[in-house]
Amino acid sequence: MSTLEFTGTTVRYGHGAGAHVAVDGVDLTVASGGVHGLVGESGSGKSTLAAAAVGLVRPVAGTIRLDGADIAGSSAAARTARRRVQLVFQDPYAALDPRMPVGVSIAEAMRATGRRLSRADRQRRVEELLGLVHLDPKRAGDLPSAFSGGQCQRVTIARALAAEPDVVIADEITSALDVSVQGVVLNLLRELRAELDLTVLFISHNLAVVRYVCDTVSVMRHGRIVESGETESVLSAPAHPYTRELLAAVPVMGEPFDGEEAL
Ligand SMILES: Nc1ncnc2c1ncn2[C@@H]1O[C@H](COP(=O)(O)OP(=O)(O)OP(=O)(O)O)[C@@H](O)[C@H]1O
Repeated sequence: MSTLEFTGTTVRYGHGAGAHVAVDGVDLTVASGGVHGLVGESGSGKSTLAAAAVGLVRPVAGTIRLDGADIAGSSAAARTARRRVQLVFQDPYAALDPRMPVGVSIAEAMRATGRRLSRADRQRRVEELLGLVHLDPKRAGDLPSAFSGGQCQRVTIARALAAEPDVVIADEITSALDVSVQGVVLNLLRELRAELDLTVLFISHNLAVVRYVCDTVSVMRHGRIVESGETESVLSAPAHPYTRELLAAVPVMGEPFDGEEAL
Protein backbone atom coordinates (compact mmCIF):
# COMPACT_ATOMS: atom_id res chain seq x y z
CA MET A 1 0.00 0.00 0.00
CA SER A 2 1.13 3.52 -0.74
CA THR A 3 0.36 7.11 0.06
CA LEU A 4 -0.05 9.60 -2.78
CA GLU A 5 0.61 13.17 -1.75
CA PHE A 6 0.14 16.41 -3.66
CA THR A 7 1.71 19.47 -2.07
CA GLY A 8 1.19 22.93 -3.56
CA THR A 9 0.70 21.24 -6.93
CA THR A 10 0.11 23.80 -9.66
CA VAL A 11 -0.50 23.05 -13.34
CA ARG A 12 -0.79 25.70 -16.03
CA TYR A 13 -1.88 25.29 -19.64
CA GLY A 14 -0.45 27.70 -22.21
CA HIS A 15 1.94 30.59 -21.78
CA GLY A 16 1.92 34.34 -21.31
CA ALA A 17 -1.38 36.22 -21.47
CA GLY A 18 -3.25 33.08 -22.64
CA ALA A 19 -2.04 30.94 -19.73
CA HIS A 20 -4.66 29.22 -17.64
CA VAL A 21 -4.00 27.82 -14.18
CA ALA A 22 -6.02 24.57 -14.14
CA VAL A 23 -4.68 23.29 -10.79
CA ASP A 24 -3.79 25.94 -8.28
CA GLY A 25 -1.66 25.00 -5.27
CA VAL A 26 -3.42 21.75 -4.41
CA ASP A 27 -2.59 19.98 -1.15
CA LEU A 28 -4.19 16.54 -1.08
CA THR A 29 -3.24 13.24 0.52
CA VAL A 30 -4.65 9.94 -0.65
CA ALA A 31 -4.00 7.74 2.38
CA SER A 32 -2.50 4.31 1.91
CA GLY A 33 -5.22 1.73 1.25
CA GLY A 34 -7.97 4.34 1.16
CA VAL A 35 -10.40 5.40 -1.52
CA HIS A 36 -10.36 9.17 -1.76
CA GLY A 37 -13.00 10.91 -3.85
CA LEU A 38 -12.39 14.06 -5.86
CA VAL A 39 -15.53 15.95 -6.83
CA GLY A 40 -16.23 19.28 -8.47
CA GLU A 41 -17.95 20.65 -11.51
CA SER A 42 -16.66 20.23 -15.04
CA GLY A 43 -13.48 22.23 -15.61
CA SER A 44 -12.53 22.42 -11.92
CA GLY A 45 -9.19 20.69 -12.62
CA LYS A 46 -9.82 17.11 -11.46
CA SER A 47 -8.56 15.39 -14.61
CA THR A 48 -5.59 17.72 -14.81
CA LEU A 49 -4.55 16.73 -11.29
CA ALA A 50 -4.84 13.06 -12.33
CA ALA A 51 -2.83 13.73 -15.49
CA ALA A 52 -0.08 15.33 -13.41
CA ALA A 53 0.14 12.27 -11.15
CA VAL A 54 0.87 9.98 -14.11
CA GLY A 55 3.21 12.39 -15.89
CA LEU A 56 0.91 13.45 -18.74
CA VAL A 57 1.32 17.07 -17.70
CA ARG A 58 4.13 18.58 -15.65
CA PRO A 59 3.35 20.80 -12.64
CA VAL A 60 4.92 24.26 -12.73
CA ALA A 61 5.07 24.32 -8.92
CA GLY A 62 4.68 21.99 -5.96
CA THR A 63 5.39 18.31 -5.60
CA ILE A 64 3.67 14.98 -6.14
CA ARG A 65 5.06 12.16 -4.02
CA LEU A 66 4.42 8.47 -3.69
CA ASP A 67 5.58 7.19 -0.32
CA GLY A 68 7.79 10.25 -0.14
CA ALA A 69 9.44 9.73 -3.55
CA ASP A 70 9.04 12.39 -6.23
CA ILE A 71 6.88 11.23 -9.16
CA ALA A 72 6.33 14.57 -10.90
CA GLY A 73 9.83 15.31 -12.13
CA SER A 74 11.60 14.34 -15.33
CA SER A 75 14.32 12.21 -13.73
CA ALA A 76 14.55 8.50 -14.53
CA ALA A 77 13.77 7.73 -10.88
CA ALA A 78 10.56 9.80 -11.01
CA ARG A 79 9.50 8.17 -14.29
CA THR A 80 10.04 4.71 -12.83
CA ALA A 81 8.27 5.53 -9.57
CA ARG A 82 5.21 6.97 -11.29
CA ARG A 83 4.53 3.70 -13.09
CA ARG A 84 3.20 2.61 -9.73
CA VAL A 85 0.34 5.03 -10.35
CA GLN A 86 -2.06 3.97 -13.10
CA LEU A 87 -4.96 5.90 -14.56
CA VAL A 88 -8.27 4.46 -15.78
CA PHE A 89 -10.17 6.85 -18.05
CA GLN A 90 -13.81 7.63 -18.63
CA ASP A 91 -14.29 6.23 -22.13
CA PRO A 92 -13.08 2.63 -22.39
CA TYR A 93 -13.49 2.41 -26.17
CA ALA A 94 -11.35 5.51 -26.68
CA ALA A 95 -8.72 4.14 -24.29
CA LEU A 96 -8.24 0.88 -26.21
CA ASP A 97 -6.77 0.47 -29.69
CA PRO A 98 -9.69 -0.84 -31.78
CA ARG A 99 -7.37 -2.99 -33.92
CA MET A 100 -5.55 -4.62 -31.03
CA PRO A 101 -6.85 -7.77 -29.29
CA VAL A 102 -7.48 -6.93 -25.66
CA GLY A 103 -4.91 -9.51 -24.52
CA VAL A 104 -2.23 -7.69 -26.49
CA SER A 105 -3.19 -4.34 -24.90
CA ILE A 106 -2.95 -5.91 -21.47
CA ALA A 107 0.37 -7.62 -22.28
CA GLU A 108 1.84 -4.31 -23.52
CA ALA A 109 0.93 -2.67 -20.22
CA MET A 110 2.88 -5.40 -18.39
CA ARG A 111 6.11 -3.88 -19.73
CA ALA A 112 5.76 -1.14 -17.09
CA THR A 113 6.77 -3.66 -14.44
CA GLY A 114 10.22 -3.85 -16.06
CA ARG A 115 10.16 -7.65 -15.83
CA ARG A 116 10.78 -9.72 -18.95
CA LEU A 117 8.38 -12.61 -19.25
CA SER A 118 8.33 -15.50 -21.67
CA ARG A 119 5.46 -15.62 -24.17
CA ALA A 120 3.80 -18.41 -22.16
CA ASP A 121 4.11 -16.49 -18.89
CA ARG A 122 2.73 -13.35 -20.54
CA GLN A 123 -0.23 -15.34 -21.81
CA ARG A 124 -0.82 -16.82 -18.37
CA ARG A 125 -0.66 -13.42 -16.74
CA VAL A 126 -3.10 -11.91 -19.28
CA GLU A 127 -5.55 -14.72 -18.54
CA GLU A 128 -5.09 -14.21 -14.81
CA LEU A 129 -5.79 -10.46 -15.17
CA LEU A 130 -8.91 -11.08 -17.27
CA GLY A 131 -10.11 -13.50 -14.61
CA LEU A 132 -9.41 -10.90 -11.91
CA VAL A 133 -11.86 -8.48 -13.59
CA HIS A 134 -14.37 -11.30 -14.14
CA LEU A 135 -13.94 -11.65 -17.89
CA ASP A 136 -13.54 -14.96 -19.66
CA PRO A 137 -9.77 -15.53 -20.05
CA LYS A 138 -10.47 -17.23 -23.37
CA ARG A 139 -11.49 -13.86 -24.82
CA ALA A 140 -7.92 -12.46 -24.81
CA GLY A 141 -7.86 -12.66 -28.61
CA ASP A 142 -11.05 -10.62 -29.09
CA LEU A 143 -11.04 -7.00 -30.25
CA PRO A 144 -12.56 -4.26 -28.02
CA SER A 145 -15.57 -4.06 -30.37
CA ALA A 146 -16.58 -7.56 -29.28
CA PHE A 147 -17.11 -6.33 -25.70
CA SER A 148 -19.89 -4.22 -24.16
CA GLY A 149 -19.01 -0.84 -22.62
CA GLY A 150 -18.91 -2.29 -19.10
CA GLN A 151 -16.77 -5.23 -20.23
CA CYS A 152 -14.44 -2.85 -22.05
CA GLN A 153 -14.05 -0.81 -18.89
CA ARG A 154 -13.08 -4.05 -17.11
CA VAL A 155 -10.44 -4.60 -19.81
CA THR A 156 -8.99 -1.14 -19.15
CA ILE A 157 -8.95 -1.91 -15.42
CA ALA A 158 -7.11 -5.19 -16.17
CA ARG A 159 -4.67 -3.22 -18.31
CA ALA A 160 -4.04 -0.76 -15.47
CA LEU A 161 -3.49 -3.68 -13.07
CA ALA A 162 -1.04 -5.26 -15.53
CA ALA A 163 1.44 -2.57 -14.53
CA GLU A 164 1.14 -3.78 -10.90
CA PRO A 165 0.28 -0.35 -9.53
CA ASP A 166 0.08 0.64 -5.89
CA VAL A 167 -2.28 3.50 -6.73
CA VAL A 168 -5.13 3.55 -9.23
CA ILE A 169 -6.70 6.83 -10.31
CA ALA A 170 -10.20 6.22 -11.61
CA ASP A 171 -11.31 9.25 -13.64
CA GLU A 172 -15.08 9.18 -14.16
CA ILE A 173 -14.87 5.46 -14.90
CA THR A 174 -18.61 4.89 -14.87
CA SER A 175 -19.95 8.05 -16.47
CA ALA A 176 -19.78 6.71 -20.06
CA LEU A 177 -21.48 3.44 -19.07
CA ASP A 178 -25.08 2.34 -19.08
CA VAL A 179 -26.72 2.86 -15.73
CA SER A 180 -27.34 -0.90 -15.50
CA VAL A 181 -23.61 -1.77 -15.47
CA GLN A 182 -22.23 1.15 -13.45
CA GLY A 183 -22.80 -0.65 -10.14
CA VAL A 184 -21.02 -3.76 -11.40
CA VAL A 185 -17.89 -1.76 -12.30
CA LEU A 186 -17.94 0.10 -8.97
CA ASN A 187 -18.28 -3.12 -7.02
CA LEU A 188 -15.40 -4.59 -9.00
CA LEU A 189 -13.25 -1.60 -8.09
CA ARG A 190 -14.10 -1.98 -4.41
CA GLU A 191 -13.36 -5.69 -4.54
CA LEU A 192 -10.00 -5.20 -6.31
CA ARG A 193 -9.00 -2.46 -3.90
CA ALA A 194 -9.41 -4.85 -0.99
CA GLU A 195 -7.92 -7.86 -2.78
CA LEU A 196 -4.84 -6.06 -4.13
CA ASP A 197 -4.35 -3.54 -1.30
CA LEU A 198 -4.68 -0.64 -3.72
CA THR A 199 -4.84 3.03 -2.88
CA VAL A 200 -7.49 4.74 -5.03
CA LEU A 201 -8.14 8.32 -6.11
CA PHE A 202 -11.70 8.27 -7.40
CA ILE A 203 -12.78 11.19 -9.57
CA SER A 204 -16.48 11.64 -10.16
CA HIS A 205 -19.24 14.16 -10.77
CA ASN A 206 -21.68 11.82 -9.13
CA LEU A 207 -21.96 12.44 -5.39
CA ALA A 208 -24.09 9.33 -4.86
CA VAL A 209 -21.33 7.22 -6.39
CA VAL A 210 -18.70 8.98 -4.29
CA ARG A 211 -20.70 8.31 -1.16
CA TYR A 212 -20.88 4.62 -2.09
CA VAL A 213 -17.20 4.16 -2.94
CA CYS A 214 -15.08 6.69 -1.02
CA ASP A 215 -13.88 6.80 2.60
CA THR A 216 -12.75 10.40 2.28
CA VAL A 217 -13.43 13.14 -0.23
CA SER A 218 -12.07 16.46 -1.47
CA VAL A 219 -14.11 19.08 -3.24
CA MET A 220 -12.37 20.98 -6.01
CA ARG A 221 -13.37 24.33 -7.45
CA HIS A 222 -11.49 26.50 -9.93
CA GLY A 223 -8.34 24.44 -9.47
CA ARG A 224 -8.38 24.57 -5.67
CA ILE A 225 -9.48 22.19 -2.93
CA VAL A 226 -12.20 23.96 -0.97
CA GLU A 227 -13.07 21.18 1.47
CA SER A 228 -11.78 17.73 2.48
CA GLY A 229 -12.79 15.14 5.03
CA GLU A 230 -14.59 11.90 5.76
CA THR A 231 -17.12 11.33 2.98
CA GLU A 232 -20.08 10.97 5.32
CA SER A 233 -19.35 14.14 7.24
CA VAL A 234 -18.54 16.26 4.16
CA LEU A 235 -21.69 15.12 2.35
CA SER A 236 -24.01 15.23 5.33
CA ALA A 237 -22.66 18.43 6.89
CA PRO A 238 -20.78 20.37 4.19
CA ALA A 239 -18.77 23.28 5.55
CA HIS A 240 -18.15 25.12 2.28
CA PRO A 241 -20.93 26.92 0.39
CA TYR A 242 -19.71 25.38 -2.89
CA THR A 243 -20.11 21.84 -1.50
CA ARG A 244 -23.64 22.79 -0.43
CA GLU A 245 -24.29 24.02 -3.98
CA LEU A 246 -23.06 20.73 -5.44
CA LEU A 247 -25.25 18.79 -3.04
CA ALA A 248 -28.26 20.94 -3.81
CA ALA A 249 -27.85 20.03 -7.49
CA VAL A 250 -28.34 16.34 -6.66
CA PRO A 251 -32.01 15.43 -6.26
CA VAL A 252 -31.82 12.61 -3.68
CA MET A 253 -28.94 12.31 -1.25
CA GLY A 254 -30.65 11.26 1.96
CA GLU A 255 -30.90 7.51 1.49
CA PRO A 256 -28.02 5.07 1.82
CA PHE A 257 -26.83 4.21 -1.66
CA ASP A 258 -27.16 0.77 -3.21
CA GLY A 259 -24.48 0.35 -5.89
CA GLU A 260 -26.37 -2.43 -7.64
CA GLU A 261 -29.44 -0.33 -8.18
CA ALA A 262 -29.88 3.42 -8.47
CA LEU A 263 -26.72 4.06 -10.53
N1 LIG B 1 -4.93 20.17 -22.69
C1 LIG B 1 -5.46 21.30 -22.25
N2 LIG B 1 -5.08 22.49 -22.76
C2 LIG B 1 -5.61 23.65 -22.31
N3 LIG B 1 -6.52 23.74 -21.32
C3 LIG B 1 -6.94 22.59 -20.78
C4 LIG B 1 -6.45 21.31 -21.21
N4 LIG B 1 -7.05 20.35 -20.46
C5 LIG B 1 -7.88 21.00 -19.62
N5 LIG B 1 -7.82 22.33 -19.80
C6 LIG B 1 -8.55 23.36 -19.03
O1 LIG B 1 -8.17 23.21 -17.66
C7 LIG B 1 -9.30 23.37 -16.82
C8 LIG B 1 -9.46 22.12 -15.97
O2 LIG B 1 -9.87 21.02 -16.81
P1 LIG B 1 -10.00 19.54 -16.28
O3 LIG B 1 -10.33 18.68 -17.45
O4 LIG B 1 -8.82 19.21 -15.48
O5 LIG B 1 -11.26 19.68 -15.32
P2 LIG B 1 -12.21 18.55 -14.78
O6 LIG B 1 -12.64 19.01 -13.44
O7 LIG B 1 -11.56 17.23 -14.88
O8 LIG B 1 -13.43 18.64 -15.77
P3 LIG B 1 -14.29 17.42 -16.35
O9 LIG B 1 -15.04 16.91 -15.19
O10 LIG B 1 -15.15 18.10 -17.37
O11 LIG B 1 -13.32 16.46 -16.95
C9 LIG B 1 -10.48 23.67 -17.73
O12 LIG B 1 -10.63 25.08 -17.77
C10 LIG B 1 -10.06 23.14 -19.05
O13 LIG B 1 -10.66 23.85 -20.11
